[in-house]
Amino acid sequence: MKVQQMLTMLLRVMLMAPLMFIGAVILALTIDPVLSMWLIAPLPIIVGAVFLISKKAVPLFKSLQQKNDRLTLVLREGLTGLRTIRAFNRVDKEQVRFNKMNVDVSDTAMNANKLMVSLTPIMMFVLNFSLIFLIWFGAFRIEGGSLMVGELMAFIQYAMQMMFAVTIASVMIVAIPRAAVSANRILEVLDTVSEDQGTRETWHTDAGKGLLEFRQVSFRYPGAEKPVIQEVSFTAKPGETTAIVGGTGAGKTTLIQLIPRLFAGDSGSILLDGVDIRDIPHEHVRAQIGYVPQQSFLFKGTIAENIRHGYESATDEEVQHAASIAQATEFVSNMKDGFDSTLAQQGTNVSGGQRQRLAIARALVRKPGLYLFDDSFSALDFHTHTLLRQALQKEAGAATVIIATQQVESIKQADQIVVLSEGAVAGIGSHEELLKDCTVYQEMVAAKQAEEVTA
Ligand SMILES: Nc1ncnc2c1ncn2[C@@H]1O[C@H](COP(=O)(O)OP(=O)(O)OP(=O)(O)O)[C@@H](O)[C@H]1O
Repeated sequence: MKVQQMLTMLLRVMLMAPLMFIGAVILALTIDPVLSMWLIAPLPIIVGAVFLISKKAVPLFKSLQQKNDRLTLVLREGLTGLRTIRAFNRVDKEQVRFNKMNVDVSDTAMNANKLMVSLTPIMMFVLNFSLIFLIWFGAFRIEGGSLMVGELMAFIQYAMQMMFAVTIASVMIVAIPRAAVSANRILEVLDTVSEDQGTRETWHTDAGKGLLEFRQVSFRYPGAEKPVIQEVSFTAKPGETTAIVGGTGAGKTTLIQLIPRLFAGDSGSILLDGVDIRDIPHEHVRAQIGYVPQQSFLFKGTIAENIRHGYESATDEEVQHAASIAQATEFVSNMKDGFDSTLAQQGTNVSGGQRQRLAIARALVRKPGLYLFDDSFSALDFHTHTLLRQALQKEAGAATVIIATQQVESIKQADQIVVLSEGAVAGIGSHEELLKDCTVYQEMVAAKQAEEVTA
């Protein structure tokens, strides 16, 4: 917003102001060079005043912009975390925090604006004084016959134009740093989404079986000390289920997100049907993937619309079929308008498990070659989970299925299990193989059994 305002101003007045200033000076000099001195003489005073005041005001305006940003952040946190704040009885504390931020912003704004408004009386004072002198000396020259009344009037107009240009300059001096702070924020966002577009050269459209291969892939979040994915290699084959297991923070989500190129790996390569995904336009990579993220996100709209986010041209039958595999049919048909029932923003009018099932249906309706489930069954009860996994196995058919989870017991049947520990592969194999020779896996299974005994 600030950047946009600045650019509009820049194009409209910033170009016009210096031109008007130079034009006014040249025209004044051609009419009467001596009298022009009364126009030019007060300029250093005004420029000096603008310089001194803006030297103090610019840092204030910069910090005002940053404080405004922080205020928005606190406000957003307050709104999105409303229930948590209420549940933990932190309403008063959050109110105090918000008020403090507000007072801070208004104090800074007052100080900065006080400085800027002090500029106007200074400029008006100097301008009016130079006008008095202009008229005074002009009158003598008119009397002497070397200047005409019309020329003096033109002089006064030029003086006005010059002052206008200087005023614009002082406004710009404040607007630029404010816009610079906002522009930096935009650049930060643009920089973090640093995905390359794919070279398109080695990619061919008849690929698409879903064979996925990780070769020595490493990834570090920008600014993080150590990589969260370290030299990971494995192959997930079509028609098979590959499970990625690991404890909290092992890097499962990060690894999954590298596949649709939500992040770009630092080294190594990820190959889809033998082609490096960096060489495939990312929209084509994503077109082959049905991704169910850890946090199921639903949009405001009907249930059918939400499922169709996966594949816009899906027929009603396809939407219903996807919902039935995701074990969503029963609760959807219990809703007043069935598939046409409206979901609130972020799906707040359905339960966590129902949200998860709709997110799964959205991925299924794509009929992708590669399914990515990131902890996507966590909110489902045992019975629903079992039914869903059975239906899914049939539905996925020849596709590649990758399931990331902490729940070892839910992926025992997987064709292949990749055990992640602190971002590195601790073992690969079937449940039985890993039980024999992977200590991390043995510990995970033992911890789960201990949990069941105490439960
Ligand atoms: N956006 C991010 N920026 C910086 N570090 C991150 C970011 N997201 C995750 N991490 C770090 O990366 C590591 C791996 O996180 P990740 O979410 O991939 O783990 P996970 O195995 O999926 O964990 P969980 O099962 O708890 O979801 C963690 O140590 C986490 O702190």
